Amino acid sequence: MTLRLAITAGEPAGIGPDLCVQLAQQPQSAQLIVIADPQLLEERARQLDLPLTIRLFDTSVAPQAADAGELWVEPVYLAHAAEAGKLDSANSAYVLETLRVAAQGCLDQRWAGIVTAPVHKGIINDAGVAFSGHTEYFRDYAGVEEVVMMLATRELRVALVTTHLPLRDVADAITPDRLTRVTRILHHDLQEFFGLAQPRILVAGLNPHAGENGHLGDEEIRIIEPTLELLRQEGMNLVGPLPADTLYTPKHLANADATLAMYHDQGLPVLKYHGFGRAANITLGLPFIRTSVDHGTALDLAGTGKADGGSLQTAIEVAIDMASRRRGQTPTEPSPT
Ligand SMILES: NC(=O)c1ccc[n+]([C@@H]2O[C@H](COP(=O)([O-])OP(=O)(O)OC[C@H]3O[C@@H](n4cnc5c(N)ncnc54)[C@H](O)[C@@H]3O)[C@@H](O)[C@H]2O)c1
Ligand SMILES: N[C@H](C(=O)O)[C@H](O)COP(=O)(O)O
Repeated sequence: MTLRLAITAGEPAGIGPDLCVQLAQQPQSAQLIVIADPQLLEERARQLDLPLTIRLFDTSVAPQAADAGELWVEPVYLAHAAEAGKLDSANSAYVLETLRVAAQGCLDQRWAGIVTAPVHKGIINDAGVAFSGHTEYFRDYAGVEEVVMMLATRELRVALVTTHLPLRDVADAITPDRLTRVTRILHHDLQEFFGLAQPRILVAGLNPHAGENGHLGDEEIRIIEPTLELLRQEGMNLVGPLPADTLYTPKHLANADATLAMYHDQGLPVLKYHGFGRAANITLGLPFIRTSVDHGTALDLAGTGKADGGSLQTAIEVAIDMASRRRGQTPTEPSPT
């Protein structure tokens, strides 16, 4: 049966709507339902000079992929007409509503997963809503205690112990409890969704040179090493804590299935240097499948036709693979991640 996935179009002034219109230009193997304002998509298509026919989503019709030039749309309406490149906090409620509709549709089993185009965290906060990212939003909406952000290409997987928080707060957030929860989710989901029976995970230290035997910070000795030791007793194959600067070298990565970085900018610059534009962002630990692009709203490119849709396509392929595995099918093509 054709798989059904929701795609949220993200910040209306950003490149999300452009990427959805570009996506519609090729036939897709799944039924992709874009959650967005149909008029926004039509206007962006005109701006990009691309053909677009909107088909309103109807749950009573069996899942069917759209033809080239068509998009299935579940409408959510903007407060103000959006202008490419110009943020408007009046539209933040619209952006959040697209995420809510997507998440609720998963919980109601209207679709098998969500793929998100980028939102602008700053403008949502400017509208008076505390919002640190999709990852935390979906965690809270689903009512789970912990989720894990993992960005991945075909060659490299980078998961994070902490996500969107100020650097000043990172060390305090690295606790035995959090590290335990995150590592268990990572280990479990690598098995469930990526076909890795015994994943080998490289774990970074927090401090330079993994703390230099306690002379450059003691989180490795007090927290990371003892927690990893307990998790190894559960049967996990964990290596580390390793100095983060040399963890991402071919020698260490050669036999690794994933890496676990302590914080956002310890792991993600490596991943984005290696594979920006062909990586997916995957939220592990949710009761539903959620993948995303590896980039932001790129306001400078919205409406220009210069946005690269490679990451959105990767995120869709990864969601399809994950959904296939959940249905008990092995993907026919090797997963990009
Ligand atoms: N998945 C998400 O929702 C997500 C991911 C990352 C950043 N963001 C948000 O996006 C906003 C802007 O963030 P930023 O400026 O740090 O990063 P950005 O990814 O929007 O832009 C960084 C650079 O990459 C370029 N770029 C980004 N996507 C591109 C694409 N598809 N094709 C070609 N070039 C592309 C941009 O033009 C810019 O030069 C922030 O609010 C940030 O929080 C959202
Ligand atoms: N940390 C992500 C990145 O750098 O690509 C990005 O901010 C998106 O995060 P969410 O999926 O939580 O919005």
